[in-house]
Amino acid sequence: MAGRESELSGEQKVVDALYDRLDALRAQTRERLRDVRRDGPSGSPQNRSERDAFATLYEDRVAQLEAVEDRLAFGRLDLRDGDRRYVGRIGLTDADHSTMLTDWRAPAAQAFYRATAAHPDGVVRRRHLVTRGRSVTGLEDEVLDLDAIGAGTPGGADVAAGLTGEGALLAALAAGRTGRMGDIVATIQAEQDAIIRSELSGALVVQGGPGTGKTAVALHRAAYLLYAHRRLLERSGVLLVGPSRVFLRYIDQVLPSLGETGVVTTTIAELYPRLVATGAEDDAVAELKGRPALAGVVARAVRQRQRVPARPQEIRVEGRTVVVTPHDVGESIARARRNHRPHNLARVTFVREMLARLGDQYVEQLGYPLPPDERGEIHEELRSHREVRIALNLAWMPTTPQKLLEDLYARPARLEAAAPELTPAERRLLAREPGAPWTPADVPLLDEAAELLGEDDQAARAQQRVDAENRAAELDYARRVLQSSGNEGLVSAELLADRFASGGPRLTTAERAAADRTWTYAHVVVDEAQELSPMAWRMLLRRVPTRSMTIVGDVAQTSARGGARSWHPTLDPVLGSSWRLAELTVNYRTPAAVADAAQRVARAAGLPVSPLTSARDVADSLVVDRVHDDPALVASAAGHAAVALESLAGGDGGRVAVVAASGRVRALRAAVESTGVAGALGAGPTALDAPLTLLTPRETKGLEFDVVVLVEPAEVGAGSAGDLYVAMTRPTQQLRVVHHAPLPDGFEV
Ligand SMILES: Nc1ncnc2c1ncn2[C@@H]1O[C@H](COP(=O)(O)OP(=O)(O)OP(=O)(O)O)[C@@H](O)[C@H]1O
Repeated sequence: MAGRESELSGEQKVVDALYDRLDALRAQTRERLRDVRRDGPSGSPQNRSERDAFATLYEDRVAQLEAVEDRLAFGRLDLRDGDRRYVGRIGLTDADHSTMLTDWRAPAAQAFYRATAAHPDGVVRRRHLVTRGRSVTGLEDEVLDLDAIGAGTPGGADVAAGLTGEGALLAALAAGRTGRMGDIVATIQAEQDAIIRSELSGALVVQGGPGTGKTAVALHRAAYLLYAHRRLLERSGVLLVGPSRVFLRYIDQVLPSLGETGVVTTTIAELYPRLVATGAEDDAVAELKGRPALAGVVARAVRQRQRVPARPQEIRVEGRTVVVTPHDVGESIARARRNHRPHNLARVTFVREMLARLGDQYVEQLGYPLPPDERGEIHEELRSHREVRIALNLAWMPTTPQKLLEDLYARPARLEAAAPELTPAERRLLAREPGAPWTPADVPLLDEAAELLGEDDQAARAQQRVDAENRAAELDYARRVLQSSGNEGLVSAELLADRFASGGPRLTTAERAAADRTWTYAHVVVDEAQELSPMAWRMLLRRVPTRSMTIVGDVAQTSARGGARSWHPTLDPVLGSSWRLAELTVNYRTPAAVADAAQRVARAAGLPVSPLTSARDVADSLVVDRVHDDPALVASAAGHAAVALESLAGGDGGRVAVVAASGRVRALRAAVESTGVAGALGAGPTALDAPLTLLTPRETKGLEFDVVVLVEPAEVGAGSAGDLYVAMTRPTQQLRVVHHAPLPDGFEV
């Protein structure tokens, strides 16, 4: 024991020194920030933008240093060569530039996650530091090389089979949930680490059963990639796509706790800038809109806005007659199409061509040759002539994505012409009044249309040319500023140049990216990727031409009718053979008894269930309560929620979810509100902050709770077997099942 005490106090000294250094850096950065701000808004514009850039730089650094307070250091590696290396949230060096703490993402920290007794990688001992606040409260050692360390070394312990830092891991898994996901940086397991550090290029697909850490791994990978490839990723940014706003809020603390704040997070429904897709529709309609054939339908709808008239049209212009002929229109359309530009932009070519032809007719009637510089005036005359304008518009109608889609849904004849491959019944499914709210499944179709229609980007392109010329000068200047101010390494010259360049309120890369439909990201992370329709994949891939992606999901948990049941048929058409698969197999969330029951039910329903081994079991984790009739279900579920809340309140708190098919939610809410736990019930986007939440199975996707009360599983499973699998695998401590109908096949052994 004395040995352990002295080990603890030795580690406390190290940790104290690390926090002292952190405090000193914070004070230093704040002071620099104060100095910059004190200078006030004077000086030349150049000086001002330089000062703003440094202010932002210091603000970001202060925020990063604040974010790493909790568990600043969590590991130690004792190396064969006698070196000792501390691993933590960020890298720290002392005043002499010697390393005090190694960033968990640095190559020097990799052994902390990967070394095993079979492959010690130069490590003789791995130590997990357990801290509370700034105090070291425990140590856990794994001796990887007994020969090197010598028998009888204090603190020596067995290497846990398979799991790294088992004590620290199990403590993390058993902790009460807060409604927000935490980082796993202290206990990343070897199979997860291999995925986190996998190379940047290409698409990496991570398939794994529920609770295998896919979301955690995807977020840590984003942080790792930003660290390892900062120059490349910082400028174009990283996009993270999740299934819902509630989910994005659930995970939104993980990246900041890893020192990263610049990732753009969104859902497919929000990926089209300035459009809010809040409409709801049947699964069947959403599935239809997600089919790959819809790309062809949109393309045809666009082409049908380019129309050759059936008859010639005579138009009187300034006492002369010009004729808009089918032949001229046909040739002008063909010519405009040849330059392969989007519809609204190619229209410029079409109009120019038609004006030239109509101009020729006009000049011929003059009876004398016209000097070339006067031709322009005639073209202008024709262009501004009302009837000519109408005729040209009818032949090549400029339009917006919204208008195109609205017309397609509202006009059966248009839809039939554009979508002959759909059956009349399918086309009827798409019918909708103009002005109806957009739905999430409309978003990829609008994006498809925007791509084919294009915006009038002449002004934007002129601006781009000017920007490109200024850019080289700015970069050069930023490099020199960084060198002379000793800030090299804190920020890239590219980023600083961006900040110098942007006048007015500064937009971050994330903000600029989120506002621009044509923005392309350096890396895209997709969570719950099994839900994406083929059309959603097309939209997403437009955002990442390099195909550098992390795609995580579980094809057994698919809810969407048009979602993936297997990765090959989903990804091969959009990614070809350029993707690689990694699998996660250990379930860190759900107690073994619950996970086993969920897997049996999923298999009985024919779902493509991945192999899953549970990291732990919990006593009494599965409670089944059969009620005597259907109306008793809601009252009983409310009672179970109350019991669960009470038992969690006796411990270190936690979260309870009541999960039921959507038809029961209203009655359940009333039942809960009539009990003593009504005050615990949350609602809306911040529902997870409250101790108790009421959700449909689909809404629980990606989330987790200490206790889940599941109402009538057979009913949930009849809606979607994937939804039932999701709902059953949400609890970290206990699943309470309340049912009247027979339990689904496979539930009982
Ligand atoms: N190495 C780890 N150390 C500590 N906790 C972990 C580890 N890996 C995963 N977890 C925890 O396990 C739980 C499940 O992780 P996560 O939500 O990432 O799984 P998932 O595979 O995305 O699940 P699902 O597919 O069911 O949504 C989380 O609480 C996560 O923090």
